[in-house]
Amino acid sequence: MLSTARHGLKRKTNLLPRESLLSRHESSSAHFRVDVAEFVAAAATVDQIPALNGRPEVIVTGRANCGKSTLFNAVLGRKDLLRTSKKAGCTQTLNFFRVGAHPGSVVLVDAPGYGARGRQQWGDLFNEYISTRKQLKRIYILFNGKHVLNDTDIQMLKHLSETLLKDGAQTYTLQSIITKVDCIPSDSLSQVIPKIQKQIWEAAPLCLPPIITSAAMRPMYGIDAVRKNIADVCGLSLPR
Ligand SMILES: Nc1nc2c(ncn2[C@@H]2O[C@H](COP(=O)(O)OP(=O)(O)OP(=O)(O)O)[C@@H](O)[C@H]2O)c(=O)[nH]1
Ligand SMILES: [Mg+2]
Repeated sequence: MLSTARHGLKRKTNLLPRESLLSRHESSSAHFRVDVAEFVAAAATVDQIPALNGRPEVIVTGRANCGKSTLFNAVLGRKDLLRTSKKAGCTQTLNFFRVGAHPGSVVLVDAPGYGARGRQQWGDLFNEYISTRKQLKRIYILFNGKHVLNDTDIQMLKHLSETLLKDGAQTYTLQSIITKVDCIPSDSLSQVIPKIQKQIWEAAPLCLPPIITSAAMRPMYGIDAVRKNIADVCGLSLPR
């Protein structure tokens, strides 16, 4: 897996001139075609982060087990392109998935979770990635709808807000997502959702208001909205 990350780095030096010369207009008229998606690289350390030709990227974060990898599988209409597990701590590296035919239109980046099952080096890697990645368009911060936000969530929101505002030169925005809404009893939805929204707003006023999702409901709930959100922030349209 890690050698694939090195190949990703190599690819930059082999960049075709046309790819490097794609104008903003050309890329903004492209489609977000989720039917073609593949794993490209995993990075356990900063030097393993692949260059990937500067295609727009989005990354997920959230407490371990909140449904990050499942959400990206759902966005891509796949069951197991990304590894998921009932046990927290499943994703342990930054995993890069190219979407669209080569060279791809967007890269989805799955990330390890934070909190009790997180590790310091995962946090360091994530922080380094978000503070240096020029093509990063949006960070999706996920909250499991079964629980209100805890101190770690609040700290993370504050930390991301500060990073966002640090020097006014960030390329990305911050979007919240509430997952697993199928697990909230229907008679308490009207209290739970506004409570989480309020917590997000208080900790990070610039965080975009939550998209509400369930990957377990049939049909899935809110996944189209996430797909459209990714397409919009990456300047792509969805194929009809
Ligand atoms: N009921 C329900 N379960 C979900 C939903 N989304 C994910 N899950 C389940 O939650 C568990 C964790 O999902 P993952 O996608 O592996 O979570 P993660 O955030 O990537 O976890 P880590 O990689 O360990 O940080 C799995 O058993 C999923 O099937 C959802 O919307 N509803
Ligand atoms: Mg995961």
